[in-house]
Amino acid sequence: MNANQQLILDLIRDVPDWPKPGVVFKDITPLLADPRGFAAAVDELVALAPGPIDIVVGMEARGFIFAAPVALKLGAGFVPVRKPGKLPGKVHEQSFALEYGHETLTIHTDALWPGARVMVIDDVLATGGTVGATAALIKGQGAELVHVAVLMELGFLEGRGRLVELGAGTLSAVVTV
Ligand SMILES: O=P(O)(O)OC[C@H]1O[C@H](OP(=O)(O)OP(=O)(O)O)[C@H](O)[C@@H]1O
Ligand SMILES: Nc1ncnc2[nH]cnc12
Repeated sequence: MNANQQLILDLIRDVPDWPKPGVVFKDITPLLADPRGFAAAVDELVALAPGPIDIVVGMEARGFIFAAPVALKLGAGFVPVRKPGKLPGKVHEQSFALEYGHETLTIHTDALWPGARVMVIDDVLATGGTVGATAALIKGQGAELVHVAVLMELGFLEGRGRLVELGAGTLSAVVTV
C-alpha cells in the first residue's frame, strides 16, 4: 500500500447502521475536507486511466466530486449521469437496485458518440448496480467504455463479480475494504 492509499483509508469514516440497520456507510466527507487527502484521491484515480480518454463520466452526487477534477487532469470532457428529472434534454434511463434501495439513472441522449473513449469514475463500488447501469447507458450510445475506476471497493458485496456478469468492462479501485 502506498502513502496515498494509507492516507485515503485513514480519512474515510465508518458509520454503522446508516442509512439503515446492517449497512456500514463509508463516509468520504473527512477525506474531502482534507486538502492532502482529496488531492491524493484525485491523483490515484487519474493514475488508473489506461490511456487517452475523451470523456469522464461521473454519477450524481458523490461521483461528481471526483470525476470532474479527474476529467480536468486527464484533459477530457465531463459528462454527468444524473438521477431522474435533473437533466433538461432528452435522456436514456436505466433502473437498478442499490445496497440500501432502488435508483434510476439518466444520461443525455447526445452526451456521447460512437467510438468515444469513456472512463467512469465513482467514489464507492458496493453491489455494482450504479456502475452496471452507467455502463449500459454508455454502451447504449455506442461509446467505448475503456475503464471504470472507483476510490473504494467494498469487496464483501461482490460488486466486481456482478459487473463481469453485466459485461461492464474492466474496473480498478484505489483501495479495497
Ligand atoms: O455499487 P452500488 O450498490 O450501486 O453503490 C454505490 C453507489 O452508491 C452511492 O451512491 P448513492 O446512490 O447513495 O447516491 P449519492 O452519490 O447521491 O450519495 C455511491 O456514491 C455509489 O454511486
Ligand atoms: N456502504 C456504503 N457506503 C458508502 N456508499 C455506499 N454506496 C452503497 N453502499 C455504500
